[in-house]
Amino acid sequence: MLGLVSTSSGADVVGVLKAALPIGIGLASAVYLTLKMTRQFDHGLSKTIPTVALRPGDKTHDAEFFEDPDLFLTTCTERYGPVFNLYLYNQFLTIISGPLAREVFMTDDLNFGDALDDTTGMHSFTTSMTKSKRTFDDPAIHEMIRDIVNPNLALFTPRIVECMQMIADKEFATGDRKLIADPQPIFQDMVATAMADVFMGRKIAKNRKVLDSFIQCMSTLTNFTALGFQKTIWRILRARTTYGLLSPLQQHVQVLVDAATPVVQERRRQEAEASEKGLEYDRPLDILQGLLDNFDKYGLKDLEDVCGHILVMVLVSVHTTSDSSTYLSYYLAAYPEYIEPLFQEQLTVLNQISQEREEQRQEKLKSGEIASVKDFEGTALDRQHDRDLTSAAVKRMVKMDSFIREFFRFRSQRVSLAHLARKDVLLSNGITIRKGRKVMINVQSVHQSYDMQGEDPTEFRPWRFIGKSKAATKASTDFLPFGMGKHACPGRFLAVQELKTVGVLLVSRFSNIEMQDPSKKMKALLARLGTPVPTGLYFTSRRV
Ligand code: HEM
Repeated sequence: MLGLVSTSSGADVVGVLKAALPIGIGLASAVYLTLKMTRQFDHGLSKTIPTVALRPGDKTHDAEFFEDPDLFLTTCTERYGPVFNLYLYNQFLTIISGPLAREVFMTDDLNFGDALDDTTGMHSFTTSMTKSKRTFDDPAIHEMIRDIVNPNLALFTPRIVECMQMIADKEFATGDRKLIADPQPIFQDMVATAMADVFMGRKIAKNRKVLDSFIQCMSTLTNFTALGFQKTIWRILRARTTYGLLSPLQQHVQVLVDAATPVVQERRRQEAEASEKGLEYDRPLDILQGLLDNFDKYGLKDLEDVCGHILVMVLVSVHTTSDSSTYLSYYLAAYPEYIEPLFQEQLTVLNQISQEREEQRQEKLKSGEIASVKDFEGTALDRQHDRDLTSAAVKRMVKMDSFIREFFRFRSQRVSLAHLARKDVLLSNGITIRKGRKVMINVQSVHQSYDMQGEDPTEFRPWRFIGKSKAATKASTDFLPFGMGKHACPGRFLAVQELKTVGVLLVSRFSNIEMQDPSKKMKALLARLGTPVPTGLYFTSRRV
């Protein structure tokens, strides 16, 4: 690595790049890299942060890291302590490990969105969708999810279940053992359909153009993020030009506006009519309505801006949740011995709930509050709904919750959750992270720590969290898939609810799921959306 570093410094990187363009892309990149690295050495690194020595012959740490990430990170931490520098993913990074990682999330001066933008140009992507030019991590978007989505989750759940069930019935329709070479599109469809319903309401969600727009936007985002953490100047320039200047996502915003306009007009008409009659308007339950009702509070400009915000939320939710849903099915395939216990738990919970509801009905009949069994029809205690997959039922499925938390813990990328320093930040161990420096979390040191995770931290043990008050949604120092602190993912409650629904549907529908090519097991377990699915899955129906 040091061999690449020239002694000159302070030159204007962009200027040099422009001059180098005619010479050729390869040379320009080399010049850029050299200058960038030099600048980092001169200005970015605190003297007290050790830089990990390169393996002889290597120019960056990538090869050594990717050969065996766990071994590499453990060795670095043992040799250099919890904070060290690496040259990884085409950039200098400060890696922060163990309990110290918490401090990264607890200050606003280290920012997740800025780091993502620095690597990918993400802000151009999301700001191109809203008139208010908001980034996905704008406080207003966080508040919309916190205040409109999360409190209504229990009410959204039956709709999520219904949408997902509908797609599963269609796509998984099989009487025997069926190979699905690439299950990703099915899970994307399941998640996109459920999200469309929650965000835009049933009527608009049924509009095929809207759903297609969601799916197309998501695949654009998948391509956009396909390079992962790899930083290249071209990637950022392309993002800034494509999304900053050309705004190709605007056509999808327009699809939403066209679909929403008549629905919003009709809602307004009904509201006015109810008001004239002195009646309370029965507000539709969806995010569209929530945003219309709080238009000024969130500083929204018009219906186009509302739809733009919805598209931003849909994008961050559908991409992440369908990725996790897809790989949840791979975990069930990799550990099929857990399918039956998860199914049995589901049956036990639904049996218990049915019994409790029956007891409540009997009490009401006994007390005379309800005259006959028939009178329960259409009420909350209607027998027809005894075995519904409600949010209360899913909450009782502690094995499913633990399985999902363990899946997140096990699957997490070993180095992740980049944050960019907006100011100098002093960590409690006396190390200063200089303004402009990018830090990443050594997630392995947290998710595979014996002290934080208990026994066999490198093993997949799905019942690890049962009885430990560690729900899959609980973002904390020992569980980082959703970040933590003030900026912890506000959509994690919705995401986990959907994931549990996917898990419940899979284990109730299939007695077995197997990998088509078992030799690809580990690759499949650590794969990410945007990378090709390494092997298909066999689904064996319970009806056989
Ligand atoms: C499996 C699914 C998901 C994963 C793994 C995930 C992960 C994350 C992570 C790691 C962060 C950064 C947290 C930090 O800075 O500390 C984040 C932020 C965010 N997520 Fe998620 N997320 C998921 C689903 C969702 C969903 C469903 C929504 C919307 C309904 C959403 C909306 C957001 C927003 C708005 C932020 C920015 C929060 C802020 O900066 O204040 N996410 N997410």
